[in-house]
Amino acid sequence: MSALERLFPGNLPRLVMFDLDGTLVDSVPDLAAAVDTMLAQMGREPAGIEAVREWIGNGARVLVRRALAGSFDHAHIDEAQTEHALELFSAAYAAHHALTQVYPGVHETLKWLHKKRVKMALITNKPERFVAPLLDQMGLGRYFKWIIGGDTLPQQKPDPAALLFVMKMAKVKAQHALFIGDSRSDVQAAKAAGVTCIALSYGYNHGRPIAEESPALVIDDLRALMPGCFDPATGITLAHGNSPAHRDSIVVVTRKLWMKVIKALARWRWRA
Ligand SMILES: O=C(O)COP(=O)(O)O
Ligand SMILES: [Mg+2]
Repeated sequence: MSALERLFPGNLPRLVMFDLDGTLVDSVPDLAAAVDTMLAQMGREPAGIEAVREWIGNGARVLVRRALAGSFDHAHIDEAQTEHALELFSAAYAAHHALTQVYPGVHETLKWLHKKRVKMALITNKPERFVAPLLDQMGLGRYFKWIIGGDTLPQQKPDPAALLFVMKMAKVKAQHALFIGDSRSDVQAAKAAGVTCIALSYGYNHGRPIAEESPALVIDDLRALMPGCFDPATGITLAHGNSPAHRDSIVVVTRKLWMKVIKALARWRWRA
């Protein structure tokens, strides 16, 4: 059984909407580098990767404000300083995407969903201009028909506006849609849109376990979406390729049969 078979018995969802940072890509090294460049240019001490990991999730402006505050709470940071810092951060981040990596299993799962003709969208709080170049660099761009950045609409997650907008464009009702993310903004946006939410355990939820937000399911690997890769009894994701269902899948059995036929033919030709 897969996570999808458990949550959508009998039918795959028609639309899957994905978060980006902490869900599809581990972008914290590049975001932290850009934050530290910005802080250095302002004559400040670096924040470091662990602090930045906890501050990601509410878009670049809030990340910059948290970095200026040196804490999660940024209420006292003024607007003029934010604007200046945001410009420095954006220039540094635009120049640096070299450390970002796609999480294991993402390529194969998106490819599988694409083959199954499931519509896919990307909804991130990252500013829009960074999103398409990053997706292309990671080889993920071709999968998403709709891409919504943190500044594409007036609202960003946890507001459900982007999810409702994409569902309308895709002509898919909430009960046939799924949102997959890593942080409380994702789970809250999905709940407000009436959409089932699966959360990844490895992302950035401000240092808290994402299970606290009660998504429909928490998985450790995106491959849990594919058949034979998820054990509903234990909630454990089985490594793709090692699961019994995968070993005995029709594709594997057919391939083994063909290999036998080819070998038999080769032996027969050699004897003749
Ligand atoms: O830019 C951020 O703060 C997080 O982006 P995300 O919505 O893709 O996780
Ligand atoms: Mg995220």
